[in-house]
Amino acid sequence: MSPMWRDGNRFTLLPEAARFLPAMLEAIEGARHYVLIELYLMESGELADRLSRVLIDACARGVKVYLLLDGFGAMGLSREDRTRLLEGGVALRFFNPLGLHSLARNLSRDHRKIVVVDGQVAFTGGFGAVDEFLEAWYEIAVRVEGPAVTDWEALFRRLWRSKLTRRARQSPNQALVPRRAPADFADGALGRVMPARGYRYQAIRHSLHERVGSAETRLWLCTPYFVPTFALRRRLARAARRGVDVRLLLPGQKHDHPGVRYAGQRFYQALLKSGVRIFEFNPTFIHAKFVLADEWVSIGSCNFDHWNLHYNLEANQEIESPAMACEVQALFERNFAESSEVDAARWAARPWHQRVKEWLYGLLDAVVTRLK
Ligand SMILES: O=P(O)(O)OC[C@H](O)CO
Repeated sequence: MSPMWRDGNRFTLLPEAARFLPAMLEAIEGARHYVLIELYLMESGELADRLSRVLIDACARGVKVYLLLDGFGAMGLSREDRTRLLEGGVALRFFNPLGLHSLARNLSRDHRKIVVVDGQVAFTGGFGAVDEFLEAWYEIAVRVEGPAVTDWEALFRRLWRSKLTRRARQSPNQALVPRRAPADFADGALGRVMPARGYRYQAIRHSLHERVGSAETRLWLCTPYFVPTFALRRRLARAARRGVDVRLLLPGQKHDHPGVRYAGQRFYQALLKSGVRIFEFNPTFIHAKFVLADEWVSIGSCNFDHWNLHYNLEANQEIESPAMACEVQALFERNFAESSEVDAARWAARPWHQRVKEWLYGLLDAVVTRLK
């Protein structure tokens, strides 16, 4: 399937767990036919427990539930929790469990975040079923209704049947039920589901590059792991130099992998010099991944870093809609207001120990991105 724009969709921006978790859980509670869930992270804890409960309840109502987890990202899901899901009737598969394969094969992860209910509604964003998403991390999601749901469902169904996924022992019947057609809204918006599969298929990266290259007024990008490729850095700098308002919303001190932050900070000086504005988010670790280019929005799993673009399965929801662009603009503005803007002159005078960390983690990043 090549990504295509579909009209007639309704999109609802769901910033923060307090909005997207109830929306997702309620959608599952209202399921009548089937639920498809694909996640990178699922670890035993309160959130996994809440999710498991609604999935098992759905099975008890006769709803078919299919849960596809990444074989690495779900390593923290205990044997008891897996058994509970299986005994509750959930069909469970794992993508590419770690094994005696090549390093590249083990590094290839399913990083997508997809929830589909009855073919009518889908959710995507940067979420997972780990307790950090309850409060500690700032995250967003988008609810999708309309024809774009078909494409989210197609992504799930293809991977469910792929040889790279392995069924959990004692998993119940895994045959997927027939899909149901989504509604089409006369007043709906344009949306395109944009997938990526490692270095072999980089549609998300090409789409972003195109937008950065053609942006006329603004290009605002939020990512938790800012380790951009040379091509993206060059495009961001060129956009800023031609007068586009280019801003990056990145994590501040609160980070789950501070080394990744240092690796990305080695690019700050050149970007600031080109006129790119950089904001570091203060309240919590910002784990969300979303972009606004003029009136184009992209929300999903992709961090736009070397690693994601090189190894992972990713998927983003792209939206062309003035109304959604306004909402995302307001969201960015709220977050900029809670961030510290990096000052170019002060950054240029940063202490030597900061530079050493940037150099060291930069070196590590360079080595890791060359692994094949
Ligand atoms: O890979 P992400 O962006 O879903 O984030 C997960 C974190 O890396 C876990 O540490």
